[in-house]
Amino acid sequence: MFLDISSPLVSAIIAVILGIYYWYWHRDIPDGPRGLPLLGYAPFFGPNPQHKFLKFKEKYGKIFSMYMGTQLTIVLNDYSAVKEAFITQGEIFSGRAAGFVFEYISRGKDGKIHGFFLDSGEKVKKARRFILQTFRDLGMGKDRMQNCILEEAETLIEIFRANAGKPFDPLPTFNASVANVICGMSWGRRYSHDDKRFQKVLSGFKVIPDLLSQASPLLGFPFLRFIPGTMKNKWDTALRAVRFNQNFTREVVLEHIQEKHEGEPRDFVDTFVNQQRAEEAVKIKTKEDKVYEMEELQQDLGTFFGAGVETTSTSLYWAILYMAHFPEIQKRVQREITENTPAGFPVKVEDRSKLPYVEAVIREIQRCANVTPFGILRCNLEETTLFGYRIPKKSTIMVNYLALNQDPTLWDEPEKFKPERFLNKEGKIHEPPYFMPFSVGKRACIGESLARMEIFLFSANILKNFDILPCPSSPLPSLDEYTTGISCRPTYYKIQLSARN
Ligand code: HEM
Repeated sequence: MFLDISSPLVSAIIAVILGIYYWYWHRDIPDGPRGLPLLGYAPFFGPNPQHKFLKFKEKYGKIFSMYMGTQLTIVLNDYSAVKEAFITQGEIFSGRAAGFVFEYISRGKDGKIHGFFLDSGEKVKKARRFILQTFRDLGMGKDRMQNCILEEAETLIEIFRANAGKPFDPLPTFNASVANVICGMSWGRRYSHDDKRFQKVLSGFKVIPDLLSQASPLLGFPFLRFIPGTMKNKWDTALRAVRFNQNFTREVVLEHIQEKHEGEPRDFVDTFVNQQRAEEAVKIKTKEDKVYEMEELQQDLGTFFGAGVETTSTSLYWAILYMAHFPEIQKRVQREITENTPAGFPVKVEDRSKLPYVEAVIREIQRCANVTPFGILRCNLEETTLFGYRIPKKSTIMVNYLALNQDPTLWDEPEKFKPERFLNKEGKIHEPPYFMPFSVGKRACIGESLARMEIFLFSANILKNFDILPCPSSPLPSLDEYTTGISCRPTYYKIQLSARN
């Protein structure tokens, strides 16, 4: 006998069962804005959802829930919430919410997901230990990495000098310089900014971030990539760029390995290959624990590019815009550099302790620009509670960093640009724990030291050599104008550079 679902009684029973299931699934989870069935709240995000989320703090408190498509998402909307989740319950919240796009581009030719980025547990711990140790050995904060960045800074300054006195957009130069630092660290090579293949790799960074945006409709609705229109065009273009960049990395890594370098590792690939050989020699690989495989290396290098280029070059792009907007602060930065570093030589890492104001200005730019507005999505590996609310296993976890960076209970006049807030009474750098542009906990940014070093060396050397002026023919965009993708990027602008003696 079949149930007749058109009968009112059967429909009512189904509705009650679904209702009970819905209630049971949602019991005790944080409250939040209602969205649409299947679409969730995503259609209401608007262009800069971080502001909307910040307003929700008044209504829902330090955490709220919403659906992005059909995925339950918990938004941490306050410092204490991030601290509780990422530090106190660090292990539980150490998963990565993969999302359709990241998963798609992380699949190798064998159809499996590779690299540590989307994984969790022992494999991630092992990979992160190896990467952090290798970065340290390669000289994060020491000579080798510094030389690589300073070589790049020299090229950047030549390009800036050639463009002095005319309208100039520094973003393409930042992208090339920052990408070159990652190439140098990864396989020991830098490229001319005009190199055709390198240019093509960089052009990918114009289209890929859009696709990876935490607010991309593709996260909830992967089928949109098949429907002719804007989304399909964006998807096709970005995917072509991803594949080109993956092939480029594959080729250069293979070339590098074929050199069969013996002795001290020169870069990340050398260290990785040595480790791979060592593990093969003692046969300690297990099926679940494959960290030192070629597919893993490819994917990890792709992650360094994906996570390290857009973020760092956007931070530099903001830095120049802030300096053009605040000429008095720019002058004070230049005065500090001139008085404390030898004329005719580049600013170096060793000068950092003599340049606290420069360091404070960089931090204030990071706070105000809020470059990674939602970090990178995480998930909780098991069910848990946060402030008495139930957080079901594998909920997507998003941080609204605007809520930390603009919290008036943490910062005095948070809406103002005041670099001194990062200096203590003795004039030394003071960084409060709620300032976390690189996030915190078990999945915090792995490239933090490298990024800090790059931002310091590039911006201090630019300001040592140039005055940054608004461009008479093209007005500066306001600091409140930006687009939110995976990062917050200012509206494109041009400045005018004037060489200093
Ligand atoms: C100003 C520049 C940068 C900013 C603001 C930034 C910020 C972040 C943030 C917020 C996260 C998410 C962490 C979390 O889930 O809690 C992250 C992750 C990550 N970042 Fe950065 N980052 C920067 C530069 C770099 C650079 C230069 C690299 C180069 C290696 C890098 C590599 C990574 C990687 C690999 C991850 C993922 C770590 C994991 O999944 O365990 N980042 N970054």
